[in-house]
Amino acid sequence: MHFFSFFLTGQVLTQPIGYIESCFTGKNGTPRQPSICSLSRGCLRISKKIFNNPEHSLMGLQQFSHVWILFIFHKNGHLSWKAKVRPPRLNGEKTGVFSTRSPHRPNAIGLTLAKLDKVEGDTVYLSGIDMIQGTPVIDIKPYIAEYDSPRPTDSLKECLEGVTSQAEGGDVSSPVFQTKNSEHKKRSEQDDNTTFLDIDDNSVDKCDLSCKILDNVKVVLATANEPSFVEDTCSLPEFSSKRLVEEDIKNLKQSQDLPGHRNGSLSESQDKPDTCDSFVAKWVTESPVPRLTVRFTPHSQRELQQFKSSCEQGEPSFRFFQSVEEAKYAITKVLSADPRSVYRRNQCLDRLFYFSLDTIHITCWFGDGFAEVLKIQPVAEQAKTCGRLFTCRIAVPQV
Ligand SMILES: C[S@@+](CC[C@H](N)C(=O)[O-])C[C@H]1O[C@@H](n2cnc3c(N)ncnc32)[C@H](O)[C@@H]1O
Repeated sequence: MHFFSFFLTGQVLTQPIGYIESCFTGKNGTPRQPSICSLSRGCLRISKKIFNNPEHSLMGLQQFSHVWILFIFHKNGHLSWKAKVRPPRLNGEKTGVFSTRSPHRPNAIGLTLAKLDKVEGDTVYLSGIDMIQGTPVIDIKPYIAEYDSPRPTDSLKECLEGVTSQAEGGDVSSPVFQTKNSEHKKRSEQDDNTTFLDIDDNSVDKCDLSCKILDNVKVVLATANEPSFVEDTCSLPEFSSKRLVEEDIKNLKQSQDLPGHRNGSLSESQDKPDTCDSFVAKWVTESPVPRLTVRFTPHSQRELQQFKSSCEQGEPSFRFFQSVEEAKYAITKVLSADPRSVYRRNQCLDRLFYFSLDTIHITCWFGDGFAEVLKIQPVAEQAKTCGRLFTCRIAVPQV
């Protein structure tokens, strides 16, 4: 077995497991999050430097629909970061770097949730990516909703009260338990044999309790089922475990500022609710940056029609898109999210904007509330006609 990551004088050394082949050749025009364009495709071949048989490492992965990709923002140029950044969605306003997905961070690590289209041998095929060509990937993990998304449940207080009531031989048919039971069944797709202990274990899990509380709750659960077991194993003999839970509930009642979750968004000044649903900052869901209308000039439409999904008699062809319609959809999605930097948005209003997508080079401009595609060229052709500097920046995809 190889160990590529290890601690050495406080440093973690990592080795990419592979490099992304992406439909985005450069940062310009690459979506800021994978959700912007579901058709943005790429693939990742696991390196033979990591595993002698890279395909073995992908065994079982196709059983998952989505994967987390951890990668390095290798094109950030220089290692510099600031405590506060200006995310494009905040249109120039500052916020703490750790409250954003900025690529400029102390450790240039990106995290993308991509759709896993297929696994073939040593290669994973992805869609909905926001990584550029050649991005070094340091890990892949399956997306598991049960682990990776907060569970909408009752408040922490209710969970703990429910547990206490159960430990006291309380009413199993109480609304709190019924909700948890049905939620539990829905999530784990278990049958009607769900046991009393199962229900409570799940409710504890849902509430994301601290270790201390969790341990105490488990002890109470065990008390309800197997008193002698608790006597033997409880590591806190000086406390009654039930009393600990009661104290936790009392503390919770006193504390009104528990971090909780709620579906929706939250502004800085809003109080945080004590439920377990998720919430996000308001600037994410209600960004001051409007979505743009996207249009194509008749000329650019005709140019796009020249592309074919496969090489036919020297026609320009796509590498990742499967049709002109897909390409048009992706261009529209990228532009409607306004890919310009805040500086360009405010200072360079009437300037041309260029980006590459798959094998297409796109020239467009932005007006008040819209983006218009002016020209569509094959990347290779465009690179030929442009200056040397630009040619160097473009990695011509292998068709
Ligand atoms: C805002 S970041 C978000 C990335 C990831 N989803 C995350 O949350 O960590 C996405 C942007 O990073 C930039 N980017 C993508 N791959 C990069 C790379 N390899 N090096 C530097 N910047 C990159 C692109 O400009 C893209 O729009």
